[in-house]
Amino acid sequence: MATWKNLDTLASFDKLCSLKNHVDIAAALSGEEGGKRVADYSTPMAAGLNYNYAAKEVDETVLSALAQLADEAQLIDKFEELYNGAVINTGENRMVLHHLARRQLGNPVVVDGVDKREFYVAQQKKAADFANKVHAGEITNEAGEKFTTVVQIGIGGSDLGPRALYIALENWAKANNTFKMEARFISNVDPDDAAAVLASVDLAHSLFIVVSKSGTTLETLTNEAFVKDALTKAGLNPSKHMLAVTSETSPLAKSEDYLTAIFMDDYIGGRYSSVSAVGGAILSLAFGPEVFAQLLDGAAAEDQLATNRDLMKNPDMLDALIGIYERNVQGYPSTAVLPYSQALSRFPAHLQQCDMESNGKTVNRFSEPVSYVTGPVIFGEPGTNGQHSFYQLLHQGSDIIPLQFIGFKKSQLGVDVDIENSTSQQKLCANVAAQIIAFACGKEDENLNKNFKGKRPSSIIIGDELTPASLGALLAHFENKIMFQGFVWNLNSFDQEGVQLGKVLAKRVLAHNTDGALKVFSDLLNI
Ligand SMILES: O=P(O)(O)OC[C@H]1O[C@](O)(CO)[C@@H](O)[C@@H]1O
Repeated sequence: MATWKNLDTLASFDKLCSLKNHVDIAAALSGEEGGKRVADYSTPMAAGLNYNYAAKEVDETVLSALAQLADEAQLIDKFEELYNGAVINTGENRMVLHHLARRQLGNPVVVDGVDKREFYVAQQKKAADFANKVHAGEITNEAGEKFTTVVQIGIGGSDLGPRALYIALENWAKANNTFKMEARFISNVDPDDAAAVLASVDLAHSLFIVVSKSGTTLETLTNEAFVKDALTKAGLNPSKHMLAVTSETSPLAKSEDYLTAIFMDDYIGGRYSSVSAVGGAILSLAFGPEVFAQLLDGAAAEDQLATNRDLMKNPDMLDALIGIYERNVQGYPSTAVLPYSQALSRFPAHLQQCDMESNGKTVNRFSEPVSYVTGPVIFGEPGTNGQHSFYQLLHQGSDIIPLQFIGFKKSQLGVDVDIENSTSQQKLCANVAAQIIAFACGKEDENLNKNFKGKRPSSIIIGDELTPASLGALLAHFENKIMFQGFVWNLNSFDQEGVQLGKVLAKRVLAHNTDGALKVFSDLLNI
């Protein structure tokens, strides 16, 4: 069994700390040697992606120290224990099984006589069969007409991942003739969210998926009631328009009010659940089950790479450890995720939850305080839009913020125009290449207002095209990166106690059970 220790008790961490400011990336990227470095500092990911870290502040010495840290922290042993069913989520006393939703990575995991891989596959099949019947017109509205739109009602992990993946593949599916149904999402308890979505869809031809693992989330239950009210007012029977994705033990599972219920379980955390029925139902309805299966295959292939003990052949662990060096040695507070792909416009928002809900913690997995910094602030927007927004601070601001670029050689739709000797896709890619060098190397100017200090590290994941498989690989890469970082920090990355207090206080406000400052704020907001 692996031993769980705080980062600052590891000898290899001391070694790493002695390498602060060890590499000058501007120098490392200059001249012919710089070109060689760009070609060499790259490791293959699944589905044709490549992780390039030439513009990160690492060299052979830092990489070797990171490999020692990976060994001493027993990162691969811990991953093996995780996918073989150890209770890694100590806070909730649960296993962590989202990898099993894509492939059997290790030994069978059996709970109460149920093989969990078989359970996840059975639920995927249930979602696929349901989707196929909707597409074939075997499941219709009460008038016998086909459903044309699917609306997901859920929040947090029951919204962000599925929404990001849907947006990522919408154009690809249209270009590849696999687009089946328009999807929409209702998440916020702000009534304007549900009202606007409902006003934009044809209710009579809309299916609603209520997605909540717990079946108790205030926003989701409120929005479900909101939608039921709208359906009833339109003379439609809500139970003929709704299905549920939930856990078998949740209150939703007991309801008769749905066309069907598809299950997940407590061993897949909300923010890791897009590969379960939480994402599977809506993506299978929108694009067909085969597309969802391709996404799972891409994720499974990336997971396989994440089992490699050789750091240089394990892009997920390498990315994680470079992030540890940046956070705990270089002292950088934040990380920006910058996809040069409009299709990935909601991917940073998904990673915000995935990363910050997982590693935004100050006690270790034994509930003891840690005395080092943990998860960075994650934010991002697609390029080139971000360049005209917050890049000023990234280039010349007082904090150095490491950057994670993502770029593709080809667009999804393939519709483009040549203006001034380059296509729009070439302009997009030219910008990301330029930004990497601008951030790393900077530019001297006597006028300090125009001076760029450089030394701002970045990595880039490069692929041919954003497809279901490469999207699955990308998703798994970041999930695994977050997992490895949680292991290094000795955190439990799989619970989220920090979200509870606000929920409890909101209930008190709604029950008018407040005093002091909370009462005054409640009065100011007219509750
Ligand atoms: O799927 P559920 O149980 O409705 O939970 C939704 C989200 O709420 C959270 O618990 C945070 O409040 C997330 O972790 C989760 O993804």
